[in-house]
Amino acid sequence: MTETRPRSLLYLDNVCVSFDGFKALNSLSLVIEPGELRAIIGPNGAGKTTMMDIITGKTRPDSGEVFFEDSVDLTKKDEADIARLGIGRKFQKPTVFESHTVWDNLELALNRKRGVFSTLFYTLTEEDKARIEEILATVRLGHRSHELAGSLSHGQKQWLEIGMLLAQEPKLLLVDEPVAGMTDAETVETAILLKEIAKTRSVVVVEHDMGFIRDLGVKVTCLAEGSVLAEGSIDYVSNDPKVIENYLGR
Ligand SMILES: Nc1ncnc2c1ncn2[C@@H]1O[C@H](COP(=O)(O)OP(=O)(O)OP(=O)(O)O)[C@@H](O)[C@H]1O
Repeated sequence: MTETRPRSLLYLDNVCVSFDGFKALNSLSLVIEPGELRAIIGPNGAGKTTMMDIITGKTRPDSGEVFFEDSVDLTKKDEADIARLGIGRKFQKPTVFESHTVWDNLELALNRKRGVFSTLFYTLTEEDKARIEEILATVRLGHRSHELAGSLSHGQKQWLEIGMLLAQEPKLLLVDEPVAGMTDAETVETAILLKEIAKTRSVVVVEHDMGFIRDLGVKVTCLAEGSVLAEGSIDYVSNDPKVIENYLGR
């Protein structure tokens, strides 16, 4: 660790990635504090997904630093290592096991931590059951726990998948466009839910829905052309002429 690097959960400095000469990330720098909930906005092609891919080890940067918990160099780890370190990622489309119950989806996710062999012979402890109940309450699915995941609404499937990630106890949760396709009520509830989750871990959420971003009430980073255009409160960022020109005014 260098003397100059601040204490952080996630630290990106001067990250560059090019695809066939096109700079998807262009000197991107970003710091996420332990326990922080951060919203990321920006136009299509700004580099938001590529940033998530760099953090999770799916894409390697051409240059720049990516550190987790100050000292772990994520550019030297593969995707499985990074997941084990405690970085969970929720993709835009929900991927729950539709023909299993909500409870079983969470049980499978809890067991995934234990590996295949122990999963085969594992029976849930009282502690595991309490953890599943706790997650069910967090993701607003306590009343649906014995129903098939396939019978849930789109929004509830998104919540279930967030619950499945929580079962793995991530220190950092990356969430890509969670409210796309949700009803207005589900969108409002998702902001509350993510704020609750961020009490016990850091969350980075990418979204285009500005009403939802406003509801979150947290620090916002606007990306454009692969780097940070503006960062601060939603009022600060949404009044920035560069953000209006590149994103909000489009
Ligand atoms: N594997 C790849 N090969 C070639 N180009 C890529 C690849 N991945 C991303 N890009 C390009 O890099 C740029 C940044 O894409 P990225 O998906 O990170 O943007 P984004 O901010 O997530 O956009 P959106 O809001 O549309 O999801 C885009 O122009 C995209 O076409």
